[in-house]
Amino acid sequence: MSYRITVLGTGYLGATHAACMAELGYEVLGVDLEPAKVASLNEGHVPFFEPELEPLLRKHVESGRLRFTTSYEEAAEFGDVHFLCVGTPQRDGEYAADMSYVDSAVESLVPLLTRPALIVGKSTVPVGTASRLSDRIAELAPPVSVELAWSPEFTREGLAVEDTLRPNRLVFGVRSEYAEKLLREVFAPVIDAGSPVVVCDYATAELVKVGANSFLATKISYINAMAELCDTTGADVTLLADALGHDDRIGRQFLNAGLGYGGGCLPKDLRAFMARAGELGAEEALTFLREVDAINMRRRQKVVDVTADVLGNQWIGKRVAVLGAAFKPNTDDIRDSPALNVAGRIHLHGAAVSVYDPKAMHNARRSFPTLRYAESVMDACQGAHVVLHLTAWQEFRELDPAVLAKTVATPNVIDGQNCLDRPTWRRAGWRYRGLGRS
Ligand SMILES: NC(=O)C1=CN([C@@H]2O[C@H](COP(=O)(O)OP(=O)(O)OC[C@H]3O[C@@H](n4cnc5c(N)ncnc54)[C@H](O)[C@@H]3O)[C@@H](O)[C@H]2O)C=CC1
Ligand SMILES: O=C(O)[C@H]1O[C@H](OP(=O)(O)OP(=O)(O)OC[C@H]2O[C@@H](n3ccc(=O)[nH]c3=O)[C@H](O)[C@@H]2O)[C@H](O)[C@@H](O)[C@@H]1O
Repeated sequence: MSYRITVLGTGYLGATHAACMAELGYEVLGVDLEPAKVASLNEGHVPFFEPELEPLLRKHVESGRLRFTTSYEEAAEFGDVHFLCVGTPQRDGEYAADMSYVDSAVESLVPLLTRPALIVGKSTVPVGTASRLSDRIAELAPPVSVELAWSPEFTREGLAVEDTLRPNRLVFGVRSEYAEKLLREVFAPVIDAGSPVVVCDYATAELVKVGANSFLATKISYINAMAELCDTTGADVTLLADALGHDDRIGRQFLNAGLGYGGGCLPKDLRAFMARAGELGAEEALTFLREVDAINMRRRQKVVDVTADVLGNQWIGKRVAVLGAAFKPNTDDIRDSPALNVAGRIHLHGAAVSVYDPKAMHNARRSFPTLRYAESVMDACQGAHVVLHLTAWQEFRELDPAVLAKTVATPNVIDGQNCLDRPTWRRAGWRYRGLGRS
């Protein structure tokens, strides 16, 4: 059966989801409140960097299968299935998630519906949200049957197209067989290709999502706690992670110690989860996540401390090259970027900081306008007293340290991602410092 699909909110998640739904063969209408974003997407141009997305989006915009609008009237008239992909950022000065975008999308859509519809939540939300929204939909009393399902999204930025088309699982939080059947039909090409489906209630679906992100964050903080011990004992955290990871029950993924996690999801989801547990009177169950967060935030200060040590505790008159601004490689996303956080702290100490990133310069300039931005790695490193490797882009991993050594004032490198080839850098004359591997 061919459904017409809308995607409400066309940021990192929604734009990718819209293009991938078109790839699965559906007619898709993306809705966003930002006219400039909508105009750009309608021209086949993705207003952010996500590998593989732009050609896919352009193909379907050109074929007429995919278009974008700012109009909820159009969306209500067009869609059978409406995917909610708006943001749920951390509220200013609080741990809890800001639910105003999700609420407003539902309030805008539901009263306008004139054809039966399934609304499918994909945004990451506090447990209990789907139930609350379902009640609200009933209160809004649309003239047609409108149901809600919750199907959280697990895509990673940088791999979003692959993850959306071939997810490692689909989770359908539903209240009726009708909703399950419809979702199974919509995702039939994905299910037929082998992705497993977990069908459950709303609360379980919501908890799977925050549970997954909290688990990943915990794994990273665990190895970073080990890095702290490695620093005090002279052990090597990378070898430790390799050895731990050989145990299939543990696994090597997400055991890379370094600067810690950042981004638009892990940090805020962990905090929103703790806030929600508190509201539910279950705060105690998640107190360990406070420590996960605290370990993670210590990583940023650790890099500043190691830099101070390398510079002999002299900031004034010192040049610091920062390689990386994105929160991780293969994205231009700088939300809660550990690299920019470190760059900002060092700048405040009075050193001259020069930042370079292959894709995130535009976003970084907008959010941290007082930092200096370089045109290239060489430009950033010109006359530097220390080079900080803070985002693990392939371009940085492939640098020739012998060439770079000729550009800097003093060959000091701090590998915040523990992935430069230490022997090669040392052979080229660099004083190399990793994190948890001295
Ligand atoms: N970025 C990612 O890879 C993933 C994100 N998520 C979750 O998906 C949600 C969205 O995240 P991102 O796409 O990263 O955020 P984003 O900030 O990039 O995109 C949100 C979009 O929603 C639009 N918007 C806000 N209110 C709207 C409304 N009432 N109607 C229509 N559009 C509206 C904004 O203009 C923006 O374009 C969050 O809950 C996030 O936690 C989940 C998995 C992966
Ligand atoms: O909810 C979300 O939005 C998404 O959040 C994360 O995806 P993402 O934020 O794109 O990035 P990750 O690849 O998970 O990396 C997160 C952070 O952890 C860091 N990290 C990752 C792995 C590791 O071993 N060590 C480590 O420090 C990365 O550098 C990055 O800063 C999850 O991996 C996705 O499954 C989820 O859908």
